[in-house]
Amino acid sequence: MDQSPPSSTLYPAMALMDYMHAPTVGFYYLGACAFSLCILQKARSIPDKRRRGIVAFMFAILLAYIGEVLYYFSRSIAEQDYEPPKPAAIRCLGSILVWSPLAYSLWSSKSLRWHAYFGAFVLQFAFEITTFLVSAFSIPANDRQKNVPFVIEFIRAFASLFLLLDAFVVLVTKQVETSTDEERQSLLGKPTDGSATQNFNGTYGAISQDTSSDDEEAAPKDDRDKDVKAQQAKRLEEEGGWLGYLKGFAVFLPYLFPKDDWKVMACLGIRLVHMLSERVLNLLTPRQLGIITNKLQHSYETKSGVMPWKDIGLWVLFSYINSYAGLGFMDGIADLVISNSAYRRITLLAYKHVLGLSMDFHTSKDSGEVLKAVEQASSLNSLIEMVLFDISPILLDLFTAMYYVTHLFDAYMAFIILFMGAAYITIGWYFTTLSQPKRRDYVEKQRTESSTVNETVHNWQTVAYFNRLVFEHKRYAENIINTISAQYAYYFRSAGGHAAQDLLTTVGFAGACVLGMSQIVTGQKPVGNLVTLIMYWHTMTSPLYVLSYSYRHISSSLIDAERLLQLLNTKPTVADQDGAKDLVVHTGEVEFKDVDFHYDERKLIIKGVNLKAEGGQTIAFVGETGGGKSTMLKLLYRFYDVTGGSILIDGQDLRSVTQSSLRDAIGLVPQDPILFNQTIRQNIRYARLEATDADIEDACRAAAIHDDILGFPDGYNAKVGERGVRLSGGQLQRIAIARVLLKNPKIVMLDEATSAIDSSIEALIQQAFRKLSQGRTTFVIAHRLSTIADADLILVVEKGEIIERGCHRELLLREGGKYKELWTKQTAGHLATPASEVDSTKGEQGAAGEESKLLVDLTTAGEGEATGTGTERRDDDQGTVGKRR
Ligand SMILES: Nc1ncnc2c1ncn2[C@@H]1O[C@H](COP(=O)(O)OP(=O)(O)OP(=O)(O)O)[C@@H](O)[C@H]1O
Repeated sequence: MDQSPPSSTLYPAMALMDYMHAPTVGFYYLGACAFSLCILQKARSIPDKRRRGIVAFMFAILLAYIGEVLYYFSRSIAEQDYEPPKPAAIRCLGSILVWSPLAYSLWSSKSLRWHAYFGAFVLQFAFEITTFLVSAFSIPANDRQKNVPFVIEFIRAFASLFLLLDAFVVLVTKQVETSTDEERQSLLGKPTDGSATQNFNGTYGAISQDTSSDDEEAAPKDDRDKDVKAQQAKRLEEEGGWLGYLKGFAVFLPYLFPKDDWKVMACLGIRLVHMLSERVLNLLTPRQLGIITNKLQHSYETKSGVMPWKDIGLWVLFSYINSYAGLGFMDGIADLVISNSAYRRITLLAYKHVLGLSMDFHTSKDSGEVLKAVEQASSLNSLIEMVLFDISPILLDLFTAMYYVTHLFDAYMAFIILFMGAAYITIGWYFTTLSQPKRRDYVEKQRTESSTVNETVHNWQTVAYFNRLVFEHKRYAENIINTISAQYAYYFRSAGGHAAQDLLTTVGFAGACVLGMSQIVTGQKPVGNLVTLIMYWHTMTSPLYVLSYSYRHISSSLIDAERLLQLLNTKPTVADQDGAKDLVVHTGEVEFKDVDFHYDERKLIIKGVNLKAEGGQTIAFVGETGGGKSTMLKLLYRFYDVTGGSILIDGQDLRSVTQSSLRDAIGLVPQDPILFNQTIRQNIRYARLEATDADIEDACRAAAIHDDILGFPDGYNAKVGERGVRLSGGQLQRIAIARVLLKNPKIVMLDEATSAIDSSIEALIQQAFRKLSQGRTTFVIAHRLSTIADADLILVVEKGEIIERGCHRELLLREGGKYKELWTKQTAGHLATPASEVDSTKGEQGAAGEESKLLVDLTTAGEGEATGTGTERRDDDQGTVGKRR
């Protein structure tokens, strides 16, 4: 008696339904999960009791499929001429493949996207009940109980019904609690620090464990990525899901694929053509070899001696086109052109953007983060390339392979490949998750090891002072051992994964070949089909590796892209207004009108400052540290915009002129000048790129640095070291002064410009300044009051306010005044000159001309004490080694 399920034998349409059963349920579930992930549908938790019930029904269904497969298998062994009904067998095998992970995930996950399960249960019930009813109607009533597959179908149909009812109850029951969405985490990993979860109840994008790229800095990278991940999670939440989130990256598309750049577009076309042709040729080349084999076989059998030249020619042609010597070469070049173009455009975009951002950004951001964002701007390109040219073709390949091997042999072969693919990816995912903590530990240990070396080599003197050589040696040896142990731990897990994957492919290959051979020996298929399969095998299986690890690369690239997006979304707080005009400087008159300013709105730093500097005047700011003097200069330079009032230069509000013209008009000698690691000449020329060597030397003479420079072995071509580390503090400052002299601006700002300069050198510099300030509006910040005694206006700044103003003489006459107090402090014990005498001295100086007007150096005995600031430096001006650092 034939006990095959009548549904498939009687109705060809039912055979098709059998084949479609498992793929429909499986793909529906995957699609529904992907969809709800994209729209960030909330996962929900299911009460344990109900979950157990549902899992029990799922196991019943699974067992029923396994039972049916075993039945067919045992019968085909027991009865020689029995052949199991292929559609039914495939339906059972496919369903086992689908229901096993489904049941496992339901069992192991605390919270689920129930719609995806419910839909799968509906489909399952629909298929099962149809199969069962068709069988019931087609099998005579008396035979039904003896027909094993029918009985199993009956059990499955009922289990599916109960499963559906149970699932429906869950669906309509009020949600018990919204919990963390594990599946949502799994794409990007589980949170390790809770940084992303702090702000958001969901954990979207709380990437950590699976996001690390293969670079060896995974652990520190994780730390650095924390903020970016939190931002990513926030944006995901705001955008309502992955679709919206990914749309945010669309702003980069014109940079990655610029429509106006025909070269890039042509290269993109080449890549797409290559991608499609590769898909076709991946199939045609092994197929052609199969055809040749069949023809050779025929020639051998008939002893015809005919060579299939045409087919051989085609095979060679296909192989050539598909090789790197053919389309691959062009694809490689096109890839390079696209990547380089994207790299150039996006990196420049990020670089320009960063340099255009305001000071508040640069003072608040970790520079390492910013540099990373600029450097890794190209990761966006690799992300798109990976999705477009690696992953999408693989999926296409897998579908084609399924169809083609079914055509070559039968659906069993397709099942073997599908099973192998699914198992391969699962193993890859499982072992990656397993080895990730070990990998992080290994990287962490490596980092400790190398930082130990750095630390001790840099602090060699400390090690020597305390005679800790043996101690350090032992510490380093321990670190090495720790690194090696961590490496073993990581290696065993990850190698275990590779071994399991290789075992799977080997067994899968052997199984597929045996199945193929069995059909050849029975004459069902020609030998050529097996040759095609063997040749095709590599094409089918090699992308599996890419697929099983690609999610890590994707999430890591997404983090880099997110970092870049955040950077580019940061707008400069100081920006040119629409239609801003260039600043036109006539006399250089500067006016502060009721200026207020705060860095943080909780604390006002500058409070209602009013001041007016006529063109050509010298204005000095003095006062205690932290009073707001430098801030005022920053406001004048428009590093920040005032938060109240206005600043005018020759009647033009700074906010209405372009920043570029403003910065051209102002020269600044900062407190702590920083140079590029280039030659002295290049550093000075930076102030005026078209300056001649003679101009540079003149400026250096005026800044009293020319002779020092000539004293260096390489003179003006001497390299200054990173940030000017090879120069002494005094030399550095004089070079900064030379730069401003070379720039020759209308307005000059000197922030503690002479603080690091020896008194003898200072005399020369003061002269240079006097020259510079002639006809220019000059703002000076000084703690050494002697240096600004002849300023036209001295402003005493305290807690953001101007508490005193006037010239040196007027301020000294003010009894109980702050300026007088400061002056007395600075002069105490060194020059017991009463104010009146100082005045008379000044008067004499005035009579004697300008010669030493600014040179009343009263600070010879202890700067810190004199100013009370402790900020000034007294470097040996002749030194050439970086004493400042
Ligand atoms: N970027 C910033 N963000 C927040 N606060 C800042 C910033 N820069 C300066 N401040 C604060 O503003 C106040 C004024 O600082 P500022 O540098 O203008 O003082 P100063 O009078 O020039 O001091 P010094 O004489 O020591 O250079 C200080 O309290 C300082 O802490």
